[in-house]
Amino acid sequence: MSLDSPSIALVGAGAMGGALVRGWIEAVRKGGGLTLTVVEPNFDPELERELDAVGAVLNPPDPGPVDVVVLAVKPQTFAAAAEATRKFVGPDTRVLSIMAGVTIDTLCRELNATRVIRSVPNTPARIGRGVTAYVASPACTEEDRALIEQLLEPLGTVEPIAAERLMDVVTAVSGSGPAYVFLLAEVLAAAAEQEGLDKDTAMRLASRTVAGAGALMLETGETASTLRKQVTSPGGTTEAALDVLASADGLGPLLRRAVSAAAQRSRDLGKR
Ligand SMILES: NC(=O)C1=CN([C@@H]2O[C@H](COP(=O)(O)OP(=O)(O)OC[C@H]3O[C@@H](n4cnc5c(N)ncnc54)[C@H](OP(=O)(O)O)[C@@H]3O)[C@@H](O)[C@H]2O)C=CC1
Ligand SMILES: O=C(O)[C@@H]1CCC=N1
Repeated sequence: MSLDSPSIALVGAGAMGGALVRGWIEAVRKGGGLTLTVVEPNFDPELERELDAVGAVLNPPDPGPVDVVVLAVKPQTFAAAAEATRKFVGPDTRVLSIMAGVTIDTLCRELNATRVIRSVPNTPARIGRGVTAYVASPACTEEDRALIEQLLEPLGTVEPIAAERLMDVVTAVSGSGPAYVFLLAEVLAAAAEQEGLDKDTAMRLASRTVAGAGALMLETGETASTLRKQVTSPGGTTEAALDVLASADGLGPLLRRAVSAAAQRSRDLGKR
């Protein structure tokens, strides 16, 4: 998808803000344009070069109110960043936040905005394989939603969420989720080492297994449950392992506690 030449002010261009810019660059390559103001102490010079190469306008003088303000600083930094952000917000500006926990009410109040979208991307966005969930304030129009989806689609799939109260669990599942999967690869490798494999082979086998299983799920469209059953021969090795993982104190209760802790943290971040 191309970009309909929006003017954007991006506040914070670290890991996720940088992924957004990379996605917009790819979109502009397909057509349209982009006028981008970046507020970020260490903006990646490679991104500057790529923006220039696709003909995007970077940091125009006196950008004034823009079509979309994107907030991609840490939630703890938002109070400090809000001050410098207000000058980009006018009556027609949409505010798109990717900050964990920060509520639509807070964004409206701090930025004097009404058309606000709160979203949760995840790091596979870096390769266009992420999932971004979002919820829009009541003042947002269908056109606002379409514009925001256009800005999020280069990151991967986009999921509208029915109610803002669900954004904390969304953050705990898809926002933080990649870290749980990477931890799975790490602990699987550590277990393999304990059973006698050398460190490098253990890590290669574990990470290729996690990556291959994820790709299989994505590319076949089959459910996790179906794919799991295909691995599990009756009376075989997988069943022996799954008996441990699915036990009363196994992976299920552990992940429930983990997701609950992350969702609570998201709610707490929203109270700052
Ligand atoms: N990483 C993830 O997996 C996900 C992150 N998020 C949310 O995305 C947001 C960004 O996270 P992430 O990209 O990982 O964080 P990063 O720390 O990588 O990026 C934040 C960037 O903002 C810069 N910054 C700090 N203060 C200001 C300021 N006052 N004005 C402008 N820029 C500033 C930081 O610079 P410096 O480093 O020099 O301080 C940094 O480059 C967070 O709110 C997080 O909750 C949401 C979903 C997933
Ligand atoms: O850990 C965090 O707070 C952010 C939000 C989701 C993923 N990373």
